Amino acid sequence: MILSAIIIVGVLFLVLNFVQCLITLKKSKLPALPVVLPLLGHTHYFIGSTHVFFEKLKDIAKIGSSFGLFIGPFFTPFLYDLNIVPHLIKSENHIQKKAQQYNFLRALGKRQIFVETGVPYKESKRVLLHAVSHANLREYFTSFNTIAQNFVDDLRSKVGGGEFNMEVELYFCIVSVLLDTIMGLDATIMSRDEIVLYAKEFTDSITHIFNRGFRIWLYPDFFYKFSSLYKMCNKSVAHTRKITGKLIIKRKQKFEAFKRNEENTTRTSVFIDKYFESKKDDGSEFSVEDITDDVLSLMGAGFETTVSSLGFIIMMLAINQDIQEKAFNELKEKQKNNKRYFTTEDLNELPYLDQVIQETWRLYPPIAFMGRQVTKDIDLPNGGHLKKGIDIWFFLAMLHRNPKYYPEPEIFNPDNFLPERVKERPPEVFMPFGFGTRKCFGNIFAKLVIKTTLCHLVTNYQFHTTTTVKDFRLAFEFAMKNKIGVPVSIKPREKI
Ligand code: HEM
Repeated sequence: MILSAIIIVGVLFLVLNFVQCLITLKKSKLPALPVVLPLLGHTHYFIGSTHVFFEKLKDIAKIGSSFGLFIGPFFTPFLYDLNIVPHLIKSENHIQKKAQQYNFLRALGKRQIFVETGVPYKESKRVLLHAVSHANLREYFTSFNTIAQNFVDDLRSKVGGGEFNMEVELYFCIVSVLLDTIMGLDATIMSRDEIVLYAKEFTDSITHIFNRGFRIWLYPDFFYKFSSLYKMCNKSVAHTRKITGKLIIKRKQKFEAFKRNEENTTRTSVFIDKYFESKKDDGSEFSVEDITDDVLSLMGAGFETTVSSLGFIIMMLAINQDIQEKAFNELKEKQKNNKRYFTTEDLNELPYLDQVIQETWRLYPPIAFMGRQVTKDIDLPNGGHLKKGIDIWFFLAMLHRNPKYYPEPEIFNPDNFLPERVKERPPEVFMPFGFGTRKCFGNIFAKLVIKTTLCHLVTNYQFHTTTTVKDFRLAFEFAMKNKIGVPVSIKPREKI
């Protein structure tokens, strides 16, 4: 009797939910794929890897306008056309909250900048904006240059050895830059092997968190806590937090000794010093736990995105030898190919390299989708209506392929970023760092790290690959990935 009642209530719930979703879809006036299953939605279309998911979404997007999908029972518009996106960006205050899947990032720690709103967000943002302000960015250049130079030296062992996957070296380079600039990497705490392990545990944590997003049945915390994914994720996060906490305590001791003039240091400042100098809104100090949360948010936001960018840029240079030569010649002409230290002024004189970076972000935006929650009903220019409570996803990879503004959208062409071409376009067709108040605030920092690293790599080596763009296996994970890695061979450049 009780069982029958539970089954009847369950079925009724499913039917109601299904009908409600269909009504929401109809009201949005967005096209949707056929065959929506109760509870499963369109999930059956995407069975397979993250590569399959990305390719299928790109295929669906060929219909040329934004569309709706059911992720499980949740109606979710994917938006990428200029009839709708600029309108939503203007209504930004109705979509300030992040999509529900972002909450899974809280597995890294309670306070996650990416997801947070209200006081904790404002406190962290205030400190971090100071850390990445123009005045402070110069302080990190020694780190960018030293680590990139070490990277170049380490690569010498690969010369003449044929093609290898450069992804591993890129991970090591970028985790070192981030650990050093964010926390003042302390060689007495971390050896090279420990840095590699830290990077691995951290990326494992992110992968586990991301994988939860693909398992709709693990969305409720109750079920998730019984899963093996939860256990694996906790293990990786615990390791990462332990090392992060140790580095923070060590840096704090150094910072205090420095303030008391007990320690001489040539190192002016790192990101987390700003936490030691600041107070929270209630006047209390930031605890090691608070700072650990923020450091992991920054690592989450900055690590894979920067590795992804550099990986795709190197592949683009290796595939397009003429473009690589042009970038090299620009460095040579400006007499910068025998340098071991690049300054902000040097970087400003390399417009072609900038174009190469931007064109790579156009085709391979490290964040291919951005999710928001609708917090107030929105009327759309197509006469449709988005209901409060649903999640929407901006499909950046498709916004960047608008054929009206990029006549050959799939072709890598840095001339798309000549200043006169950029002026002709609406800003929404290129926004690798997002938009509005929740735009990436590590963007200038990221550009400088990437550009400095490239200057060192391009002046020292010529990159080759036997791979073509057709071999790429793009996957939507936390950051855009190429499942084939970064298969290149390198040849040293002669210095003039
Ligand atoms: C090429 C590298 C990077 C790209 C393409 C990138 C892109 C983005 C995008 C698209 C967002 C918005 C995501 C969303 O709202 O859904 C974002 C947010 C953010 N990024 Fe980046 N990012 C990069 C590197 C970095 C770095 C190096 C840092 C810091 C060291 C950083 C810190 C952040 C933070 C804290 C947020 C959250 C901002 C907020 O919600 O208010 N990012 N990033």
